Formats: sequence, C-alpha cells, structure tokens
Amino acid sequence: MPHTVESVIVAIDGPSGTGKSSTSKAVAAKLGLRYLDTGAQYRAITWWMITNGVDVEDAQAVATAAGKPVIVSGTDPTAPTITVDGLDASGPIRTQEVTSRVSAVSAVPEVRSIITDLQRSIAAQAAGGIVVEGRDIGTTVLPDADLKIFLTASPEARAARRSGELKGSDVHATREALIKRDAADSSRKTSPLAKADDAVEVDTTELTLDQVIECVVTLVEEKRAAGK
Ligand SMILES: Nc1ncnc2c1ncn2[C@@H]1O[C@H](COP(=O)(O)OP(=O)(O)O)[C@@H](O)[C@H]1O
Ligand SMILES: Nc1ccn([C@H]2C[C@H](O)[C@@H](COP(=O)(O)OP(=O)(O)O)O2)c(=O)n1
Repeated sequence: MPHTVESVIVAIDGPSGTGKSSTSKAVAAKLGLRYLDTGAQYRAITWWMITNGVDVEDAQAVATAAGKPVIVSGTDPTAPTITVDGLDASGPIRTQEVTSRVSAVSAVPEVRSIITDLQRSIAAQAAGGIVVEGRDIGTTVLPDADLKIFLTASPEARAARRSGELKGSDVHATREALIKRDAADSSRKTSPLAKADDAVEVDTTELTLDQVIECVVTLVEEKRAAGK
C-alpha cells in the first residue's frame, strides 16, 4: 500500500564516507521525519560480541549469540541514541576495534535477520515517516520505500572525509581500510551492499554536504507532490 503524503519512507544506502549519516540526519530534521542509522546497530552488536568474549571470526559462535543483546535506537535526527542492554553504546561503537570487526559480524545471516526485523519494526512505528540509512535498506530491509537514494564518492574523497574525522590518522591507511571494508560488505552472500534498481544514484565527490542535502530534500518533495 502506498504511504500517505505525511508518512514518507526514505532509504539511503552507499559505502562508507559517502555522506549517508550527515545527509540522512539533516534531511530528516528538515522534513520532520525520524532517523535510523542501521550501521550503528551492526556496530552495537559487534561491540557486544567483543565485550562478551565471542570470537567474531567464528560465524557459528556469533550466530548462537546474536539474539542475546538488546539493542535500542533513539530516532530523533537531532539527537540519535543507541543502547545495548541499557548501556549507552554511542562512543564505544566508533572505535577502530569495532570498525575493523563489524564486517565479519554483519555478514552472519542470523545477525542480519535479527537486525533487519528490528529495523522494519522501527520503520513501521515511525508514524510520520523516517529516513533509514545503511547498505541494504533499498534492496532488502525496506524494498517498498517511497524514495531510494544510493550515495557514491571516489575512494580518495571518502578517505579524506574519514581521516578529517579521525584526528592524526593517515589518509592512505584510511583509504585502504575503507576499500577492504567495501569489498567485504559488497561480496557477502546475505544482502550485500548494493544499489537497488529503482534507487537514484548521487555521486557526492564534487558536491558539498549542503548540496547533497538539498538534492535529497528536493527528491523527497517531488515524491510527495507526485503522491498528491
Ligand atoms: N559532500 C560532502 N563533502 C564534504 N564532506 C562531506 C560530504 N558529505 C559528508 N561529509 C563529511 O564526511 C564525513 C563522513 O560523512 P558521513 O555522513 O559519516 O558518511 P557515511 O555515513 O556515509 O559514512 C563527515 O565528517 C561529513 O561531515
Ligand atoms: N544496513 C547495513 C548497515 C551497515 N552494515 C555494516 C557494514 C558496515 O561496514 C558496518 C558499519 O556501517 P556504518 O554505516 O556505521 O559505517 P560507516 O560509518 O559508513 O563507516 O555495518 C550492514 O551490513 N548493513
């Protein structure tokens, strides 16, 4: 069933450093929508595995433990939150250790199935609509989204953006780590990073963040107008 004009669902996918989080938060805030960072959920389950002594390279062990952590995402775009078993996970999920292990954990089908169910229930509860960002939102999690965006940017631009965030980090090493993670995320069997056939691709390499936000806001408004 098509959503009402007020209840628009926007899926924003793409590799790391293309601007998904910054764009999604800003678009949601401007349009009065909720916001969900699905990468934060995969990071949260990875953090739980590490702190609970689960060998993240052992897919069977990860699958067995996948249902244990309770992950709760707060969807206010101006102050998104994430807790695991009631603990604030927003800091620990951004460490290098979690970043280097999240692809292995998120490739486990049991993990994807649990997190996908959680994402769908959050989207269903967002009465006024939501912007959901990730890797497989348009293809798998919300294939009926009203608007699908696939953000891209050159590896150089993405690495420069990421190393700008991580003080003192080397752009070359960041670029190599990004390319390795993209390859792992794109080649896994279960819902890999991919552009949905009906997604609008936006190359952000030469665009400012404000230009990307404006572009997505315009696309949402066009969808809303077309739905009237
Ligand atoms: N179009 C852009 N131009 C320059 N910097 C950008 C652009 N989009 C995002 N950034 C910056 O790049 C970094 C990564 O953006 P982020 O939104 O976290 O990307 P993603 O969620 O895709 O990994 C942030 O510091 C953000 O401010
Ligand atoms: N929908 C999603 C979102 C993220 N993931 C996995 C794959 C990604 O490498 C990690 C981390 O995602 P996140 O969006 O936080 O990564 P970046 O901030 O873009 O570097 O989670 C996924 O498998 N499916």
